[in-house]
Amino acid sequence: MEELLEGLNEAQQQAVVSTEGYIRVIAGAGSGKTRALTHRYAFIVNELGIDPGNVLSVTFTNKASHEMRRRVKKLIGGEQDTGFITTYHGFCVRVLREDIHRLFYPKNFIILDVEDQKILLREIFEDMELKMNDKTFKRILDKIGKLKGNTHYVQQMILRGEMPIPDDAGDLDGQIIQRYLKKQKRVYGLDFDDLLNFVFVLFEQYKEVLEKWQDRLFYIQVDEFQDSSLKQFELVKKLSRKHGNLFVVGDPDQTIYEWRGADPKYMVDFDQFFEGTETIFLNQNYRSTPQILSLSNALIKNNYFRVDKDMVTENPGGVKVVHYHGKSEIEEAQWIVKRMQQLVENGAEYRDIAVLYRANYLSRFIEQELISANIEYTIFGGFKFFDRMEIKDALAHLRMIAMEDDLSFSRIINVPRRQIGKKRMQFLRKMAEQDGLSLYETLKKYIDHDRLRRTGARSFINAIETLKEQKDALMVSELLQEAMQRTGYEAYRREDGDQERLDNLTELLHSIVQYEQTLGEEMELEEYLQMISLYTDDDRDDQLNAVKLMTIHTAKGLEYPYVFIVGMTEGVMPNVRALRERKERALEEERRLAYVALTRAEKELYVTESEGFQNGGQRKYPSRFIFEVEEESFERIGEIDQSLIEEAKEYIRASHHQSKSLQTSGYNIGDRVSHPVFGVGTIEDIDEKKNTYRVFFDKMKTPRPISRNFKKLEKVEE
Ligand SMILES: Nc1ncnc2c1ncn2[C@@H]1O[C@H](COP(=O)(O)OP(=O)(O)OP(=O)(O)O)[C@@H](O)[C@H]1O
Repeated sequence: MEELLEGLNEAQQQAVVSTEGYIRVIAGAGSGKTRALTHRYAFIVNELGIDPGNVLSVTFTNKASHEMRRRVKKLIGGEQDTGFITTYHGFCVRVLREDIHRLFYPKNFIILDVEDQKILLREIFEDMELKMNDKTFKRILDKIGKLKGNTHYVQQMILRGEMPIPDDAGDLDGQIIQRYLKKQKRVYGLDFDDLLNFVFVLFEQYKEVLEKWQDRLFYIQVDEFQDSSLKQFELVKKLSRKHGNLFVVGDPDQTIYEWRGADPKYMVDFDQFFEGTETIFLNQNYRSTPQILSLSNALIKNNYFRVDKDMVTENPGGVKVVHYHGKSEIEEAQWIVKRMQQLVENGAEYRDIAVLYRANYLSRFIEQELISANIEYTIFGGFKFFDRMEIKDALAHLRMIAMEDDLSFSRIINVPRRQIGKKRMQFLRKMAEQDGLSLYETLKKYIDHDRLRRTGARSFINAIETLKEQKDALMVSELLQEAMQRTGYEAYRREDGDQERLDNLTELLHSIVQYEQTLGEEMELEEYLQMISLYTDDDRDDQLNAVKLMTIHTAKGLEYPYVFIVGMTEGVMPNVRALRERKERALEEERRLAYVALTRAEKELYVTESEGFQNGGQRKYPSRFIFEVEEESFERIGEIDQSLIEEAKEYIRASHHQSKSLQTSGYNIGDRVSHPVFGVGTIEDIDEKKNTYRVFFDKMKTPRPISRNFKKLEKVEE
């Protein structure tokens, strides 16, 4: 017990021992919430004697859950199953694995990522003989995303047997979408939206399944709760209903996913959802110097929609935060790299330095300078390890062994070459459709057919069949090695001679071994595959002594001794497109994003920008966020003309007026509103382009578009 409370302040200790009831921890940046959460988890297991299988701990990313598992293991010992330290999606996979058969899906359903979705779409476009391009794909995927905003469509997918396409599928897009769902069903594939939706449907239709999980999960804790969406909130609300132990931690000032459906209101109004909520504040910052912290506090104070909470720190004083202004982008990059070299000369390591930016493209000018200075760097998040060709190939082999699904089959059947090109694939697809079999089954059935006899099909089948027999006896990591050898994939990659691809394969193997070790229980192949499909981030260890480059979104939750926030230009940050689309709300979210960036720094913080022109030809000005804090908070480096400052301020004032005059009421879909003439109704949709709400008024037959600027539309609380 002592051990668990050691090194924690009073408020953290209170959080650790508060295990019963509904508890909300509002924790500022760098206040040690991860530490508190980890210790609380260990407290429940070690001091209350609760099995980890009865504790759900939800994190925002896979990376975070990995890290938490690692830390928890240190406190509770290595042998315990920590599979319930996971993301929302990871949890849904666990639920579905147990009971998805009730919805006529097999337990080894596959998880589709964006690339898989595109493959399915491409096939549909080919079948329908339609022209395809990235734009149409994106449009359709967006529409599919919208359709999956609620769970209605699930009913159609879970009918027993093949999914029927209704006659009134609608316009062309509608037909494509129906075919898409059908194909999805055929491969038993679920995308990220489906995971949550299927769980909801399962819980609704089978109360005993919901009850089972409610029974099982005595304690639920959620990290980064400020970025939970309505569905995610509903999920933990449902799950915690029986035992009533829900513990959430978050910082409303760090909500940066509103554009994707996150809503800080579940955090802010938590006490209204759950009577008797206890609130704990963590406001001591352990991360940053007083200079960094007071600048961050000063910036976020400009937000209107927030609960005021100043962070304090007892850390010793450091140096002032630097604002660097360059005459050009090149100058900006050169100055940054030079400063990095100075830091290193004075004892810092390159791995202690991070460069943060608002958008991916901004890494380029820094990269160029780092390359010419011969400084090693890595890009976090931007480049996705699990999206690389060889990694996808390798995983497709495993998926093939476990599920024999068509997607994996198509991916690897001809890699290495087995003389099964387009024509033979078409033949296989046709026969598969006709016989109602999977592609692999079809291949086996027609292996002696003239068209397949002289191909490498037989050796492929032999390899897969042997691997299937070995599946249960081998660990996943061993099975992967076997698969790479038996199918000839590894030899093929060796011949290809691309060392980086080989290194990546080794790295994959390494990550599986690690996964096997941290999970602490035997892992089934199917389970591994489902978990790994959820990985969208580069999740590898940080062993290189390299500077780290990443977007601010990726930097969430991380900390570095020296931080450079680059490209702090008006229009980039705040982002002009976001402002155009979502006005004042977006401005506040952009400011929170800046706040997240500033609060990543421990010792020294640099905010940089430069003159020149933006893509659209617009002149570059320093970001308004730089002017929003007191002049004395910064040490200014680089000459900046007074006239440029005046011009910038004028520009910001003008755009501010514009956004103010367009300021909208900011209601959300699902809100109930009242109108002086039409009465009360529900907002069904928002048309960003036309700047209108589509409101379905209770007493009318069809919805009405109402301007978002219409002042007399008022929200009603029911
Ligand atoms: N009681 C404590 N005493 C000393 N150091 C602490 C204490 N609690 C946390 N820390 C340290 O403070 C830093 C910030 O902690 P942590 O990463 O848990 O913060 P956080 O609240 O999750 O931050 P953010 O929301 O900004 O990502 C870490 O380096 C952590 O080790």
